[in-house]
Amino acid sequence: MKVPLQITKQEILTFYKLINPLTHKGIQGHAVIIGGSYGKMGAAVLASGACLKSGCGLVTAFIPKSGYAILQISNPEVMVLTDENENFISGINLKIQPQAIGIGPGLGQEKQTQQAFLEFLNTNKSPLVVDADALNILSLNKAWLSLLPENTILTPHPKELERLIGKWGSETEKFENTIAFSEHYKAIIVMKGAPTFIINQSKIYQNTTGNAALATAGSGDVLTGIITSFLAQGYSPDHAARLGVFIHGLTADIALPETGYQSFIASDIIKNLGKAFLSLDS
Ligand SMILES: NC(=O)C1=CN([C@@H]2O[C@H](COP(=O)(O)OP(=O)(O)OC[C@H]3O[C@@H](n4cnc5c(N)ncnc54)[C@H](OP(=O)(O)O)[C@@H]3O)[C@@H](O)[C@H]2O)[C@@H](O)CC1
Ligand SMILES: Nc1ncnc2c1ncn2[C@@H]1O[C@H](COP(=O)(O)OP(=O)(O)O)[C@@H](O)[C@H]1O
Ligand SMILES: [Mg+2]
Repeated sequence: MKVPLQITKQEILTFYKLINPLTHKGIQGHAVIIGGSYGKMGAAVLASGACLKSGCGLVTAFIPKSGYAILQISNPEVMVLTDENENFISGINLKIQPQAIGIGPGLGQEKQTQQAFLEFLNTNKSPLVVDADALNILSLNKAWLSLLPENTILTPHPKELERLIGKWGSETEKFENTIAFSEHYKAIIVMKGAPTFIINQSKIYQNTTGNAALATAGSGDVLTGIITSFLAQGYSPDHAARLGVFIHGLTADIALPETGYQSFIASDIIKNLGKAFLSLDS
């Protein structure tokens, strides 16, 4: 197996863009987060909040109706569109074509949600990040994988990866099978773990930031928001994935002396995004 390229600060700085003083929210990118279901609206709150705090200009959350007040109160800066259904997504009608879409956090796997996801895949034209239950729905309907646009970013944790590509007998086999999957679907796979690797066909990257504080509910939902934000800001999918995992892990490294491992929660990633960006600017 090829030696992975280490994702370091030095490497990130070769493509990280400083914000133009003359920018405005209309050119900083509009991202949409599609997710949430009854009892898991928090995933959409976390992903959409992280998305906005990673620099894009506008964020819209598309969620089931019962999440409306939750989202508007939790993240007043995030605009909201709601599904007709109260408790889960049953039909995705965005009426806008954003620069990037992140789908999956808290989505659930209801039959109607699966059908809605299929219709979305048949009509979507925006660059895509697919996570969590959207990955699980693809694992249940593997023929739909061919509907993913080229360079879609998938962000599975190990169990989600196993559901997608099947069981592996060794780490080497896991990488070989993920590389084959990436090449077949021309998809970028963020293999979340300790550490996280990114497979972009023949290219393999290894993240150098993050720690066990990230082993907490919602930290992957936050990563989806971060990567979707960078896509919406015009980073290539390869750069958006690399910058996303780097910044995501960096927040945990920055927060650790304050929070320790146990009391770090996914919201702390969002709280420390500012310090993470500033550490790149210095
Ligand atoms: N606040 C909210 O709204 C939240 C909403 N959330 C939403 O919930 C939905 C389900 O997502 P999920 O990841 O929680 O469940 P699932 O896909 O079943 O995987 C978990 C199972 O996989 C296994 N496993 C093995 N290794 C693993 C590893 N390294 N990292 C992780 N798992 C590993 C292990 O099972 P075991 O190996 O023990 O059988 C483990 O029990 C999804 O839409 C998500 O967005 C959550 O984000 C939480 C906060
Ligand atoms: N021990 C660890 N060290 C470093 N990063 C970790 C560790 N455990 C989990 N993570 C990171 O935390 C995130 C967990 O994602 P995920 O399981 O999807 O969380 P959730 O679905 O609850 O939001 C991933 O980015 C993963 O790389
Ligand atoms: Mg997850």
